[in-house]
Amino acid sequence: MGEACVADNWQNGSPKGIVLNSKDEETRTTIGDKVYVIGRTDDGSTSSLGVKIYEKSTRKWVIPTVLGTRPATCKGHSAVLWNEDRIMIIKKGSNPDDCIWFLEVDTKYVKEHKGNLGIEVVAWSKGVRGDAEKPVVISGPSGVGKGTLISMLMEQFPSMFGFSVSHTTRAPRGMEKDGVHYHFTERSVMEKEIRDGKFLEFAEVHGNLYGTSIEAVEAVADSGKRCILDIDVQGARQVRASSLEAIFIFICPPTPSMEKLEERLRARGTETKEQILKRLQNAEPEIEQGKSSGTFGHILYNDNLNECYENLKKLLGLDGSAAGNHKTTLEGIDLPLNHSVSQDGNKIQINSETPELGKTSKNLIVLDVSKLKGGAPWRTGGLNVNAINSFSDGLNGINNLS
Ligand SMILES: Nc1nc2c(ncn2[C@@H]2O[C@H](COP(=O)(O)OP(=O)(O)O)[C@@H](O)[C@H]2O)c(=O)[nH]1
Ligand SMILES: Nc1ncnc2c1ncn2[C@@H]1O[C@H](COP(=O)(O)OP(=O)(O)O)[C@@H](O)[C@H]1O
Repeated sequence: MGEACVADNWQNGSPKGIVLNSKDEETRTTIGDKVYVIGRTDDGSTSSLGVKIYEKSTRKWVIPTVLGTRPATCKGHSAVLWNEDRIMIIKKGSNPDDCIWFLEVDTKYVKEHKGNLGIEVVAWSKGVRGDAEKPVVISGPSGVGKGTLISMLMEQFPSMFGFSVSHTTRAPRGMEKDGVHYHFTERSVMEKEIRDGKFLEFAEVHGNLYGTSIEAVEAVADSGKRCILDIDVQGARQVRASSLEAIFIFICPPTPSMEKLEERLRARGTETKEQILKRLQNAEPEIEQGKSSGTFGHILYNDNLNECYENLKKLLGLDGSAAGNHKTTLEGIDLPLNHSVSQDGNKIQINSETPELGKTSKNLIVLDVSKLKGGAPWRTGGLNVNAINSFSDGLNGINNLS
């Protein structure tokens, strides 16, 4: 991780210094030729922070494609440039789980999307304390038992796991609900959304288009749960190549396998004969790729369902008795409503004062950003927070450290 430097105060001509804005104002952060202006959108109609870019050499404004969920507007914010590739936003008067955000402007994830789209791209990622649990990617041929295993996991640990609801152009099965099992969609609509950079990955599978939207993954992260993705091998490879750090598990049929898969698919009774045939034809190359591509860190054989489920739990560290009480380690950061921000290397200092029993309580929160992890399209974890309180009687300065 490189050195952090503070946002340029463009407005006042000061070369360095953090801009703390009052309501409706903007921060302006210069990186090379570009000035990133973050604040209310020009039309004032949206409830989220907007981004526009001023190119100094061409003297032109560019409105970038913005990936990810945007932070809601707030009573002002500070901007701190970090590692020359992202801008940390510290919001005033926000909830603990909504006060730190990162606008990625030149990270690997953003560069990938810039390459695909050929346009200016930025991406939002919410900042959290601690480490975000790694999402779990599960792949395997049709009928192998992915859906069954995922349902068992979600049933036993409802508060821990959240399912990433994919988009697909295939028709819903009898019991499937739109928005729960899949977002069932038109091909033309999904293709446009893919072009607009709304998907983390997508692939043509068994003659239909499937994909994971960034919003689907973020919805799970927002609920504080660990994300499970049921996607094919091509999709898993794309996720592996992205910045999303995940656990990749390939579920294999028992050997000899094809008969078992056919049996299971027939017994499931959700596909026509032709559809079953297509799935079985695709199964062999899929198993081959799953086992050999190096994408998957773990391979589980689903012969006996309960045994396979136990192995899956073991792999996810859920076989201990404390598993049911497991909580995600993600936490928000409780910042005072009004504060000022300064920076000392890897440490961002947030200062505030509150009157208390005739004295003034001075609060200093130190955010250590030296161990940031993850990033868009997932959370930015690894924020370390230390709070120091002191009291002043107004004459002697700080006199009581706690
Ligand atoms: N790449 C990708 N594959 C997906 C996604 N959602 C589902 N799939 C895969 O598409 C394939 C077909 O899924 P589905 O139609 O539900 O049939 P099933 O596998 O027979 O239950 C499976 O391999 C899924 O893992 C997605 O968002 N992206
Ligand atoms: N180990 C197993 N032994 C026998 N049947 C199984 C096993 N695992 C899953 N099944 C059954 O096989 C069918 C296909 O499983 P499913 O979870 O829908 O597969 P996938 O999601 O991988 O397509 C379902 O009817 C399920 O109940």
